[in-house]
Amino acid sequence: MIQLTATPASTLTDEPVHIRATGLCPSQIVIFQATLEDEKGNLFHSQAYYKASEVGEVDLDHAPSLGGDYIGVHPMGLFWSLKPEKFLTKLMKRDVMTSPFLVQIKLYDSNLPLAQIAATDPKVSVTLERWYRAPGVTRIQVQEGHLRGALFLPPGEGRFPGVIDLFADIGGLIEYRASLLASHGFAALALAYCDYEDLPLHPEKIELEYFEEAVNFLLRHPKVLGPGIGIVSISKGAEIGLSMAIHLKQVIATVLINGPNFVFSTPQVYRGQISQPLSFSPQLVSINALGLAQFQYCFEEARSKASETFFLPIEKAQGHFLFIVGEDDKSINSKAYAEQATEQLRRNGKDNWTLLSYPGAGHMLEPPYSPLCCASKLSKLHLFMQWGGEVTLHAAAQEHSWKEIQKFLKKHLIPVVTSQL
Ligand SMILES: C[C@H](CCC(=O)SCCNC(=O)CCNC(=O)[C@H](O)C(C)(C)COP(=O)(O)OP(=O)(O)OC[C@H]1O[C@@H](n2cnc3c(N)ncnc32)[C@H](O)[C@@H]1OP(=O)(O)O)[C@H]1CC[C@H]2[C@@H]3[C@H](O)C[C@@H]4C[C@H](O)CC[C@]4(C)[C@H]3C[C@H](O)[C@]12C
Ligand SMILES: NCS(=O)(=O)O
Repeated sequence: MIQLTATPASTLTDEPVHIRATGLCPSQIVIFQATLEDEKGNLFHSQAYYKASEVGEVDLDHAPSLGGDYIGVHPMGLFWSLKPEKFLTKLMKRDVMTSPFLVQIKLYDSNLPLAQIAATDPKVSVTLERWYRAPGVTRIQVQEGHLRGALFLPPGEGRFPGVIDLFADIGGLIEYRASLLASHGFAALALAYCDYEDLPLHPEKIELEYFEEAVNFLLRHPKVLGPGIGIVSISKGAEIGLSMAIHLKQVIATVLINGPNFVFSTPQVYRGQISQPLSFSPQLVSINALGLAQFQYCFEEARSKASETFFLPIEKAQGHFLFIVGEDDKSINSKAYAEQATEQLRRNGKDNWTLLSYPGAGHMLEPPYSPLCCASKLSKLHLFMQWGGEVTLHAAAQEHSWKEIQKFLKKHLIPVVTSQL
Protein backbone atom coordinates (compact mmCIF):
# COMPACT_ATOMS: atom_id res chain seq x y z
CA MET A 1 0.00 0.00 0.00
CA ILE A 2 1.31 3.48 -0.85
CA GLN A 3 1.98 5.65 2.17
CA LEU A 4 2.80 9.34 2.15
CA THR A 5 4.18 11.11 5.21
CA ALA A 6 5.10 14.75 5.72
CA THR A 7 6.47 15.73 9.10
CA PRO A 8 5.99 17.79 11.14
CA ALA A 9 2.35 18.08 10.06
CA SER A 10 2.02 21.46 11.74
CA THR A 11 4.92 23.87 11.94
CA LEU A 12 6.12 27.40 11.30
CA THR A 13 6.19 28.33 7.64
CA ASP A 14 9.94 29.05 7.81
CA GLU A 15 10.74 25.53 9.03
CA PRO A 16 11.46 22.52 6.79
CA VAL A 17 9.25 19.47 6.27
CA HIS A 18 10.33 15.90 5.59
CA ILE A 19 8.26 14.30 2.82
CA ARG A 20 8.49 10.60 2.07
CA ALA A 21 6.48 8.06 0.05
CA THR A 22 6.74 4.29 0.50
CA GLY A 23 5.02 1.24 -0.98
CA LEU A 24 5.71 2.28 -4.59
CA CYS A 25 6.97 -0.10 -7.28
CA PRO A 26 10.75 -0.22 -7.67
CA SER A 27 11.89 2.57 -10.03
CA GLN A 28 8.32 3.82 -10.46
CA ILE A 29 8.07 7.44 -11.64
CA VAL A 30 5.56 9.49 -9.67
CA ILE A 31 4.39 13.09 -9.54
CA PHE A 32 4.32 15.01 -6.27
CA GLN A 33 2.06 18.01 -6.29
CA ALA A 34 1.58 20.73 -3.66
CA THR A 35 -1.54 22.90 -3.55
CA LEU A 36 -2.26 25.92 -1.39
CA GLU A 37 -5.36 28.09 -1.31
CA ASP A 38 -4.85 31.63 0.03
CA GLU A 39 -7.34 33.60 2.09
CA LYS A 40 -9.02 35.00 -1.03
CA GLY A 41 -9.44 31.59 -2.67
CA ASN A 42 -6.48 31.98 -5.07
CA LEU A 43 -4.88 28.62 -5.80
CA PHE A 44 -1.14 27.98 -5.99
CA HIS A 45 0.36 24.72 -7.30
CA SER A 46 3.74 23.11 -7.79
CA GLN A 47 4.74 19.71 -9.11
CA ALA A 48 7.82 17.58 -9.54
CA TYR A 49 8.63 14.12 -10.95
CA TYR A 50 10.50 11.61 -8.79
CA LYS A 51 11.74 8.05 -9.33
CA ALA A 52 11.22 5.52 -6.55
CA SER A 53 14.23 3.62 -5.22
CA GLU A 54 14.70 -0.14 -5.63
CA VAL A 55 12.69 -0.66 -2.47
CA GLY A 56 9.83 1.52 -3.77
CA GLU A 57 10.57 4.63 -1.71
CA VAL A 58 10.92 8.34 -2.51
CA ASP A 59 12.48 10.43 0.25
CA LEU A 60 12.55 14.09 -0.73
CA ASP A 61 15.46 14.72 1.65
CA HIS A 62 17.68 12.64 -0.65
CA ALA A 63 15.95 11.98 -3.98
CA PRO A 64 16.32 14.41 -6.87
CA SER A 65 13.35 15.84 -8.72
CA LEU A 66 13.74 14.78 -12.35
CA GLY A 67 11.59 17.56 -13.75
CA GLY A 68 8.61 19.80 -13.15
CA ASP A 69 8.89 23.07 -11.26
CA TYR A 70 12.46 22.37 -10.11
CA ILE A 71 15.23 19.83 -10.67
CA GLY A 72 17.60 18.20 -8.19
CA VAL A 73 17.56 17.43 -4.47
CA HIS A 74 15.39 20.10 -2.84
CA PRO A 75 13.38 18.80 0.11
CA MET A 76 11.40 22.07 0.21
CA GLY A 77 11.11 22.61 -3.54
CA LEU A 78 7.38 21.90 -3.58
CA PHE A 79 6.88 24.91 -1.27
CA TRP A 80 9.14 27.54 -2.82
CA SER A 81 8.14 26.66 -6.38
CA LEU A 82 4.39 27.15 -5.80
CA LYS A 83 2.90 29.23 -8.62
CA PRO A 84 -0.39 31.10 -8.78
CA GLU A 85 -3.18 29.85 -11.04
CA LYS A 86 -4.07 33.50 -11.55
CA PHE A 87 -1.05 35.00 -13.26
CA LEU A 88 0.75 37.79 -11.34
CA THR A 89 -0.82 37.01 -7.96
CA LYS A 90 1.58 37.21 -5.03
CA LEU A 91 1.08 34.84 -2.13
CA MET A 92 0.69 36.86 1.04
CA LYS A 93 -0.57 35.81 4.47
CA ARG A 94 -2.80 38.44 6.05
CA ASP A 95 -4.27 36.72 9.12
CA VAL A 96 -1.12 35.56 10.85
CA MET A 97 -2.66 34.76 14.23
CA THR A 98 -5.70 32.56 13.88
CA SER A 99 -5.09 30.37 10.82
CA PRO A 100 -2.20 28.68 9.04
CA PHE A 101 -1.88 28.18 5.31
CA LEU A 102 -2.88 24.61 4.50
CA VAL A 103 -0.64 22.88 1.99
CA GLN A 104 -1.88 19.67 0.47
CA ILE A 105 0.81 17.29 -0.76
CA LYS A 106 -0.52 14.76 -3.30
CA LEU A 107 1.01 11.86 -5.13
CA TYR A 108 -0.01 10.84 -8.66
CA ASP A 109 1.02 8.29 -11.26
CA SER A 110 3.44 9.78 -13.75
CA ASN A 111 1.45 8.62 -16.77
CA LEU A 112 -1.15 11.26 -15.94
CA PRO A 113 -0.93 14.36 -18.19
CA LEU A 114 -0.27 17.38 -15.96
CA ALA A 115 -3.35 19.11 -17.40
CA GLN A 116 -5.55 16.35 -15.99
CA ILE A 117 -4.17 16.47 -12.46
CA ALA A 118 -6.72 18.95 -11.16
CA ALA A 119 -9.60 16.66 -12.13
CA THR A 120 -8.04 13.44 -10.85
CA ASP A 121 -7.96 11.97 -7.37
CA PRO A 122 -4.41 11.46 -6.11
CA LYS A 123 -3.19 8.02 -5.09
CA VAL A 124 -2.59 9.43 -1.63
CA SER A 125 -2.40 12.88 -0.01
CA VAL A 126 -1.58 14.65 3.25
CA THR A 127 -2.34 18.15 4.47
CA LEU A 128 0.15 20.33 6.31
CA GLU A 129 -0.36 23.38 8.48
CA ARG A 130 2.12 26.19 7.86
CA TRP A 131 1.85 28.76 10.64
CA TYR A 132 3.11 32.34 10.75
CA ARG A 133 3.30 32.44 14.54
CA ALA A 134 4.53 29.99 17.16
CA PRO A 135 2.22 28.88 19.97
CA GLY A 136 2.08 31.53 22.69
CA VAL A 137 3.05 34.50 20.48
CA THR A 138 0.73 37.44 21.20
CA ARG A 139 -0.36 40.29 18.93
CA ILE A 140 -1.13 43.75 20.26
CA GLN A 141 -2.79 46.25 17.94
CA VAL A 142 -0.82 49.49 18.21
CA GLN A 143 -2.78 52.72 18.02
CA GLU A 144 -0.83 54.95 20.33
CA GLY A 145 -0.05 58.58 19.55
CA HIS A 146 0.55 58.70 15.80
CA LEU A 147 1.63 55.05 15.63
CA ARG A 148 -0.28 52.44 13.68
CA GLY A 149 0.92 48.88 13.65
CA ALA A 150 0.98 45.56 15.46
CA LEU A 151 3.39 44.45 18.15
CA PHE A 152 4.19 40.73 18.31
CA LEU A 153 5.61 39.34 21.54
CA PRO A 154 7.14 35.91 22.12
CA PRO A 155 5.69 33.77 24.90
CA GLY A 156 7.32 33.97 28.32
CA GLU A 157 8.48 36.63 30.72
CA GLY A 158 10.96 38.46 28.52
CA ARG A 159 12.67 40.84 28.05
CA PHE A 160 13.13 40.34 24.33
CA PRO A 161 15.31 42.11 21.78
CA GLY A 162 13.15 44.73 20.03
CA VAL A 163 12.86 45.02 16.25
CA ILE A 164 10.87 47.33 13.96
CA ASP A 165 9.76 45.71 10.70
CA LEU A 166 9.27 47.94 7.65
CA PHE A 167 7.92 47.08 4.20
CA ALA A 168 7.70 49.13 1.02
CA ASP A 169 5.57 52.22 0.44
CA ILE A 170 2.84 50.21 -1.23
CA GLY A 171 1.05 50.68 2.09
CA GLY A 172 -1.05 48.74 4.53
CA LEU A 173 0.10 46.76 7.52
CA ILE A 174 2.11 43.68 6.63
CA GLU A 175 2.55 41.38 9.58
CA TYR A 176 3.96 38.02 8.47
CA ARG A 177 7.65 38.83 8.98
CA ALA A 178 7.12 40.41 12.41
CA SER A 179 5.02 37.46 13.59
CA LEU A 180 7.77 35.08 12.47
CA LEU A 181 10.44 37.19 14.18
CA ALA A 182 8.40 37.03 17.40
CA SER A 183 8.21 33.27 16.92
CA HIS A 184 12.02 33.29 17.05
CA GLY A 185 12.30 35.35 20.23
CA PHE A 186 12.07 39.00 19.12
CA ALA A 187 9.59 41.65 20.24
CA ALA A 188 8.71 42.74 16.72
CA LEU A 189 6.71 45.81 15.75
CA ALA A 190 5.15 45.65 12.27
CA LEU A 191 4.89 49.35 11.54
CA ALA A 192 2.55 50.84 8.94
CA TYR A 193 3.38 54.25 7.51
CA CYS A 194 0.90 54.80 4.67
CA ASP A 195 -2.50 53.64 3.45
CA TYR A 196 -3.54 52.10 6.76
CA GLU A 197 -6.31 53.24 9.09
CA ASP A 198 -5.92 57.05 9.30
CA LEU A 199 -2.46 57.09 7.65
CA PRO A 200 -2.47 58.89 4.27
CA LEU A 201 -2.73 56.89 1.04
CA HIS A 202 0.11 58.81 -0.63
CA PRO A 203 2.01 60.84 2.00
CA GLU A 204 3.64 64.03 0.67
CA LYS A 205 6.61 63.42 2.92
CA ILE A 206 7.97 60.73 5.20
CA GLU A 207 8.52 62.25 8.65
CA LEU A 208 11.25 60.47 10.58
CA GLU A 209 9.73 61.70 13.85
CA TYR A 210 7.01 59.09 13.31
CA PHE A 211 9.64 56.34 13.26
CA GLU A 212 11.43 57.90 16.23
CA GLU A 213 8.15 57.66 18.12
CA ALA A 214 8.05 53.97 17.21
CA VAL A 215 11.59 53.41 18.52
CA ASN A 216 10.72 55.10 21.82
CA PHE A 217 7.44 53.19 22.06
CA LEU A 218 9.31 49.91 21.68
CA LEU A 219 12.03 50.81 24.16
CA ARG A 220 9.45 51.90 26.76
CA HIS A 221 7.65 48.58 26.52
CA PRO A 222 8.26 46.47 29.66
CA LYS A 223 8.93 43.34 27.61
CA VAL A 224 11.54 44.95 25.37
CA LEU A 225 15.21 44.62 26.11
CA GLY A 226 17.15 47.86 25.75
CA PRO A 227 19.16 49.88 25.35
CA GLY A 228 18.99 49.67 21.56
CA ILE A 229 16.67 48.23 18.96
CA GLY A 230 17.01 46.61 15.54
CA ILE A 231 15.33 47.19 12.19
CA VAL A 232 14.42 44.75 9.44
CA SER A 233 13.47 46.60 6.27
CA ILE A 234 12.99 46.09 2.54
CA SER A 235 12.84 48.38 -0.50
CA LYS A 236 11.47 51.85 0.41
CA GLY A 237 11.30 50.51 3.98
CA ALA A 238 15.08 50.05 3.82
CA GLU A 239 15.53 53.67 2.75
CA ILE A 240 13.66 54.65 5.93
CA GLY A 241 15.57 52.05 7.96
CA LEU A 242 18.85 53.54 6.77
CA SER A 243 17.78 57.08 7.72
CA MET A 244 16.65 55.87 11.13
CA ALA A 245 20.05 54.26 11.72
CA ILE A 246 21.74 57.53 10.75
CA HIS A 247 19.62 59.84 12.90
CA LEU A 248 18.45 57.75 15.85
CA LYS A 249 21.19 56.54 18.18
CA GLN A 250 18.88 53.92 19.73
CA VAL A 251 18.95 52.03 16.41
CA ILE A 252 21.95 49.75 16.76
CA ALA A 253 21.37 46.93 14.24
CA THR A 254 19.80 47.54 10.84
CA VAL A 255 18.96 44.95 8.20
CA LEU A 256 18.57 46.52 4.74
CA ILE A 257 17.06 44.14 2.17
CA ASN A 258 17.22 45.40 -1.41
CA GLY A 259 17.13 49.05 -0.45
CA PRO A 260 18.56 52.30 -1.84
CA ASN A 261 21.28 54.53 -0.34
CA PHE A 262 19.33 57.66 -1.27
CA VAL A 263 15.77 58.91 -0.98
CA PHE A 264 14.05 57.25 -3.93
CA SER A 265 10.47 58.43 -3.82
CA THR A 266 8.58 60.60 -1.31
CA PRO A 267 10.88 63.21 0.38
CA GLN A 268 12.04 62.55 3.93
CA VAL A 269 11.92 65.15 6.68
CA TYR A 270 13.62 65.12 10.07
CA ARG A 271 13.61 68.08 12.45
CA GLY A 272 12.73 70.46 9.66
CA GLN A 273 15.47 69.25 7.33
CA ILE A 274 14.19 67.90 4.02
CA SER A 275 15.95 65.20 1.99
CA GLN A 276 14.68 65.29 -1.58
CA PRO A 277 14.44 62.16 -3.72
CA LEU A 278 16.74 61.62 -6.66
CA SER A 279 14.88 62.36 -9.87
CA PHE A 280 13.87 59.26 -11.74
CA SER A 281 14.06 58.87 -15.52
CA PRO A 282 10.85 57.33 -16.89
CA GLN A 283 12.60 56.69 -20.22
CA LEU A 284 14.88 54.22 -18.42
CA VAL A 285 11.97 52.02 -17.34
CA SER A 286 11.93 48.99 -19.58
CA ILE A 287 8.88 46.90 -20.35
CA ASN A 288 9.57 43.28 -21.26
CA ALA A 289 7.78 41.03 -23.75
CA LEU A 290 5.18 40.06 -21.13
CA GLY A 291 4.41 43.70 -20.35
CA LEU A 292 6.24 43.67 -17.03
CA ALA A 293 8.00 46.85 -15.95
CA GLN A 294 11.62 46.85 -14.79
CA PHE A 295 12.57 49.96 -12.84
CA GLN A 296 16.07 49.02 -11.74
CA TYR A 297 17.97 51.49 -13.92
CA CYS A 298 15.60 54.42 -13.65
CA PHE A 299 17.79 56.28 -11.14
CA GLU A 300 21.10 55.66 -12.92
CA GLU A 301 21.09 58.96 -14.81
CA ALA A 302 20.49 60.98 -11.64
CA ARG A 303 22.89 58.83 -9.65
CA SER A 304 25.75 59.39 -12.08
CA LYS A 305 25.30 63.18 -11.85
CA ALA A 306 24.39 63.49 -8.19
CA SER A 307 26.73 65.16 -5.75
CA GLU A 308 27.65 63.31 -2.55
CA THR A 309 25.03 65.23 -0.60
CA PHE A 310 22.28 63.25 -2.35
CA PHE A 311 23.43 59.99 -0.81
CA LEU A 312 22.38 59.23 2.73
CA PRO A 313 25.34 59.87 5.11
CA ILE A 314 25.58 56.27 6.30
CA GLU A 315 28.96 56.90 7.93
CA LYS A 316 27.19 58.96 10.62
CA ALA A 317 25.34 55.89 11.92
CA GLN A 318 26.66 54.43 15.16
CA GLY A 319 25.08 51.00 14.79
CA HIS A 320 25.73 47.96 12.61
CA PHE A 321 24.36 47.13 9.16
CA LEU A 322 23.48 43.91 7.41
CA PHE A 323 22.96 44.51 3.68
CA ILE A 324 21.06 41.79 1.82
CA VAL A 325 21.11 42.02 -1.93
CA GLY A 326 19.31 40.02 -4.60
CA GLU A 327 21.65 40.38 -7.56
CA ASP A 328 18.76 39.73 -9.96
CA ASP A 329 16.61 42.51 -8.47
CA LYS A 330 14.69 43.97 -11.42
CA SER A 331 12.87 46.58 -9.38
CA ILE A 332 15.74 48.61 -7.98
CA ASN A 333 19.48 48.44 -8.63
CA SER A 334 20.08 47.21 -5.11
CA LYS A 335 23.51 45.64 -5.73
CA ALA A 336 24.95 48.95 -6.95
CA TYR A 337 23.34 50.86 -4.07
CA ALA A 338 24.68 48.49 -1.40
CA GLU A 339 28.15 48.56 -2.96
CA GLN A 340 28.12 52.35 -2.99
CA ALA A 341 26.95 52.50 0.64
CA THR A 342 29.60 50.05 1.85
CA GLU A 343 32.27 51.89 -0.15
CA GLN A 344 31.20 55.09 1.59
CA LEU A 345 31.57 53.33 4.96
CA ARG A 346 35.00 51.99 3.98
CA ARG A 347 36.17 55.44 2.86
CA ASN A 348 35.18 56.73 6.27
CA GLY A 349 37.16 54.06 8.08
CA LYS A 350 34.08 52.11 9.20
CA ASP A 351 33.76 48.34 9.38
CA ASN A 352 30.31 48.17 10.96
CA TRP A 353 28.67 46.24 8.13
CA THR A 354 28.23 42.88 6.44
CA LEU A 355 27.09 42.52 2.84
CA LEU A 356 25.35 39.33 1.71
CA SER A 357 24.94 39.42 -2.04
CA TYR A 358 23.00 36.58 -3.65
CA PRO A 359 23.37 35.77 -7.36
CA GLY A 360 20.01 34.84 -8.91
CA ALA A 361 17.91 36.28 -6.08
CA GLY A 362 15.27 38.87 -6.89
CA HIS A 363 13.73 41.87 -5.11
CA MET A 364 11.07 40.02 -3.11
CA LEU A 365 13.35 38.30 -0.61
CA GLU A 366 11.09 36.77 2.01
CA PRO A 367 11.33 34.23 4.84
CA PRO A 368 12.42 30.72 3.75
CA TYR A 369 10.24 28.51 1.58
CA SER A 370 8.03 31.43 0.47
CA PRO A 371 7.27 30.95 -3.22
CA LEU A 372 9.33 33.14 -5.51
CA CYS A 373 7.31 36.15 -6.65
CA CYS A 374 9.25 37.18 -9.78
CA ALA A 375 6.47 39.43 -11.07
CA SER A 376 3.17 40.72 -9.76
CA LYS A 377 0.45 43.25 -10.25
CA LEU A 378 0.67 46.40 -8.12
CA SER A 379 -3.03 47.23 -8.07
CA LYS A 380 -2.63 50.60 -6.39
CA LEU A 381 -0.03 51.83 -8.87
CA HIS A 382 -1.65 50.15 -11.91
CA LEU A 383 1.70 48.56 -12.65
CA PHE A 384 2.77 45.08 -13.70
CA MET A 385 6.12 44.74 -12.00
CA GLN A 386 8.98 42.38 -12.61
CA TRP A 387 10.79 41.73 -9.32
CA GLY A 388 13.32 39.20 -10.66
CA GLY A 389 14.81 36.05 -9.22
CA GLU A 390 15.61 32.55 -10.46
CA VAL A 391 13.57 30.06 -8.48
CA THR A 392 16.25 27.76 -7.00
CA LEU A 393 18.84 30.44 -6.29
CA HIS A 394 16.21 32.75 -4.84
CA ALA A 395 14.99 30.01 -2.51
CA ALA A 396 18.54 29.32 -1.32
CA ALA A 397 19.05 33.04 -0.67
CA GLN A 398 15.86 33.21 1.37
CA GLU A 399 16.89 30.25 3.51
CA HIS A 400 20.42 31.55 4.12
CA SER A 401 19.59 35.23 4.66
CA TRP A 402 16.80 34.55 7.18
CA LYS A 403 19.22 32.69 9.45
CA GLU A 404 21.82 35.44 9.03
CA ILE A 405 19.26 38.15 9.85
CA GLN A 406 18.41 36.45 13.13
CA LYS A 407 22.08 35.85 14.00
CA PHE A 408 22.92 39.48 13.27
CA LEU A 409 20.05 40.84 15.36
CA LYS A 410 20.82 38.57 18.29
CA LYS A 411 24.54 39.39 18.18
CA HIS A 412 23.94 43.13 18.38
CA LEU A 413 20.78 43.32 20.48
CA ILE A 414 21.48 40.81 23.21
CA PRO A 415 24.26 42.02 25.51
CA VAL A 416 26.93 39.45 26.28
CA VAL A 417 26.78 38.73 30.00
CA THR A 418 30.30 38.30 31.31
CA SER A 419 30.80 36.40 34.52
CA GLN A 420 31.52 38.52 37.62
CA LEU A 421 33.37 35.65 39.29
C1 LIG B 1 6.22 49.93 -4.49
C2 LIG B 1 7.40 49.31 -5.21
C3 LIG B 1 8.13 48.41 -4.25
C4 LIG B 1 7.25 47.29 -3.78
C5 LIG B 1 8.08 46.39 -3.00
O1 LIG B 1 9.22 46.57 -2.80
S1 LIG B 1 7.34 45.07 -2.40
C6 LIG B 1 8.69 44.37 -1.56
C7 LIG B 1 8.45 44.51 -0.25
N1 LIG B 1 7.27 43.81 0.11
C8 LIG B 1 6.29 44.45 0.61
O2 LIG B 1 6.35 45.65 0.76
C9 LIG B 1 5.14 43.61 1.20
C10 LIG B 1 4.65 42.76 0.38
N2 LIG B 1 3.53 43.41 -0.26
C11 LIG B 1 3.09 42.87 -1.24
O3 LIG B 1 3.62 41.88 -1.53
C12 LIG B 1 1.94 43.55 -1.93
O4 LIG B 1 0.79 42.91 -1.65
C13 LIG B 1 2.19 43.57 -3.39
C14 LIG B 1 3.21 44.69 -3.46
C15 LIG B 1 2.79 42.35 -4.02
C16 LIG B 1 0.88 43.69 -4.15
O5 LIG B 1 0.42 44.95 -4.11
P1 LIG B 1 -1.04 45.26 -4.56
O6 LIG B 1 -1.40 44.50 -5.78
O7 LIG B 1 -1.17 46.73 -4.64
O8 LIG B 1 -1.78 44.63 -3.31
P2 LIG B 1 -3.25 44.64 -2.82
O9 LIG B 1 -4.02 45.74 -3.49
O10 LIG B 1 -3.21 44.66 -1.35
O11 LIG B 1 -3.84 43.22 -3.25
C17 LIG B 1 -3.60 42.69 -4.49
C18 LIG B 1 -4.63 41.62 -4.75
O12 LIG B 1 -4.58 40.65 -3.73
C19 LIG B 1 -5.86 40.55 -3.10
N3 LIG B 1 -5.77 40.22 -1.71
C20 LIG B 1 -6.00 41.02 -0.68
N4 LIG B 1 -5.91 40.33 0.45
C21 LIG B 1 -5.57 39.09 0.12
C22 LIG B 1 -5.30 37.93 0.85
N5 LIG B 1 -5.38 37.86 2.16
N6 LIG B 1 -4.96 36.84 0.18
C23 LIG B 1 -4.89 36.83 -1.14
N7 LIG B 1 -5.14 37.90 -1.89
C24 LIG B 1 -5.48 39.02 -1.25
C25 LIG B 1 -6.50 41.87 -3.34
O13 LIG B 1 -7.88 41.73 -3.28
C26 LIG B 1 -6.03 42.17 -4.73
O14 LIG B 1 -6.78 41.40 -5.64
P3 LIG B 1 -7.25 42.01 -7.01
O15 LIG B 1 -8.11 40.92 -7.58
O16 LIG B 1 -6.00 42.26 -7.79
O17 LIG B 1 -8.00 43.26 -6.66
C27 LIG B 1 8.40 50.30 -5.74
C28 LIG B 1 9.54 49.57 -6.47
C29 LIG B 1 9.95 50.51 -7.63
C30 LIG B 1 9.22 51.79 -7.28
C31 LIG B 1 9.04 52.80 -8.40
C32 LIG B 1 10.39 53.20 -8.95
O18 LIG B 1 11.25 53.58 -7.90
C33 LIG B 1 10.27 54.37 -9.96
C34 LIG B 1 9.41 55.51 -9.51
C35 LIG B 1 10.16 56.41 -8.57
C36 LIG B 1 9.33 57.60 -8.18
O19 LIG B 1 10.11 58.37 -7.29
C37 LIG B 1 8.05 57.11 -7.50
C38 LIG B 1 7.26 56.26 -8.44
C39 LIG B 1 8.07 55.05 -8.95
C40 LIG B 1 7.23 54.49 -10.12
C41 LIG B 1 8.27 54.03 -7.86
C42 LIG B 1 6.95 53.57 -7.27
C43 LIG B 1 7.14 52.49 -6.17
O20 LIG B 1 7.82 53.03 -5.07
C44 LIG B 1 7.91 51.30 -6.75
C45 LIG B 1 7.06 50.63 -7.80
N1 LIG C 1 17.81 23.76 1.31
C1 LIG C 1 16.72 22.89 1.25
S1 LIG C 1 15.76 23.21 -0.18
O1 LIG C 1 15.13 24.51 -0.04
O2 LIG C 1 16.64 23.20 -1.41
O3 LIG C 1 14.77 22.17 -0.28
